Amino acid sequence: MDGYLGVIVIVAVVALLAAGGLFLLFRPGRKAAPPVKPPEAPTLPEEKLPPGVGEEDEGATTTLPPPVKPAEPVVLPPEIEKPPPSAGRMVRLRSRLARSQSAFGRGLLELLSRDRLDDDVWDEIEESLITADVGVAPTQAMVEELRTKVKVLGSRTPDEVRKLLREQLLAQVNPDLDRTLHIQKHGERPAVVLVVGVNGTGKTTTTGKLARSLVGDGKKVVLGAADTFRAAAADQLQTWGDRVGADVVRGPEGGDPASVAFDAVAKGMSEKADVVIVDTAGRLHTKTGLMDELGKVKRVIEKKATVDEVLLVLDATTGQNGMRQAQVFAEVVNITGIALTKLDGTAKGGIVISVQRELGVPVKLVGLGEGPDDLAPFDPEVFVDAILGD
Ligand SMILES: Nc1nc2c(ncn2[C@@H]2O[C@H](COP(=O)(O)OP(=O)(O)OP(=O)(O)O)[C@@H](O)[C@H]2O)c(=O)[nH]1
Repeated sequence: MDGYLGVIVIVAVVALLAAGGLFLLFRPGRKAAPPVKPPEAPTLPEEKLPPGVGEEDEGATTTLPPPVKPAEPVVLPPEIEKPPPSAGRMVRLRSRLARSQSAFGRGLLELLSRDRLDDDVWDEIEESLITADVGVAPTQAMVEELRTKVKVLGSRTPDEVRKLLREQLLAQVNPDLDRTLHIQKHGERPAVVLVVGVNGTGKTTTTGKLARSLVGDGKKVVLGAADTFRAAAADQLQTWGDRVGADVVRGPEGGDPASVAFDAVAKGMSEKADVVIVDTAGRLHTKTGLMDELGKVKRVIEKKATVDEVLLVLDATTGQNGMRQAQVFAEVVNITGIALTKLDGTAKGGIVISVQRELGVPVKLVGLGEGPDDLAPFDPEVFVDAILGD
């Protein structure tokens, strides 16, 4: 009996303990088990810092390295170029002329070398000269002279024909014309060159090239961007000026060209420049408009200086159209010289002869390419020899 009682007591004790355990386990408000602690990151061996950095001395604050300032971009002044002098440029550029003009010369030499020069051949010679833009009157004069000389010669060697043609072409180009640019200073006062012509003829480019060539000849140049109708023209001129260290005076877009011209001359005087070159706007809107504009520019310059050279820029590739434009300018302003551009891009080199004859003004400069130094003082003999392709 006692054995049974003992078993009953043990079972009762076990049941009580189990009930207590269950209560403890499920009692209300029991907190969830704490999250599992992530494993600690492995510690790296301590980095050795330079002395003084990161050390915490008593009473001292942490010294951080000064922030590194990004380096300022270095703006170098534009490099000033040293252009070559203008002398001998036409000889250097002769191959360009020969390339564009020699077909015309070769054609003439071939025709004049024929055994029999009948009327048909003379007509062909005449046509060839007209096609090269020599102009009607100079063509007739040349053909007449050639006919007489050929008759005197009788049979002709190739050298004789060449000599004959050279003489005739040279006579028409007229080597005796004074082609010097009027760019001499007047005491302290700079010379003033006014550049006129229709936009698109290469006027601004020619102004820039001329400035370059004068700098190459040792002159101090100031440029006036009086073509205020075309903002790009002033920018273009600025670039030309910057390259050779010539000051460029410009005004607001659409501003008064005469005022820019005046300021340019004033700058030229204060800077003791040798030459001031003023690029004008050549809007052929109406003849009176053009006359007013260029007349005012000239008058205003003359309050301070004299206009020594008025250069008309003419595009050789525009033929008779270009000639008509030239005539309008000649009626409006007293042109003293012609800058004939793009002569490398046309076989119509005869325009040298016709434009001089029509306007009574010498070709002083020729453009023979797009490069910055492709503007040359005009040399009649080099020109004729390039045509004849010697
Ligand atoms: N092949 C050749 N190109 C030339 C010559 N002169 C100027 N040019 C080029 O002709 C292009 C057109 O020039 P234009 O349209 O007349 O421009 P621009 O020189 O600003 O003239 P404007 O309009 O009068 O200010 C440019 O790329 C020039 O470099 C030249 O003698 N030969």
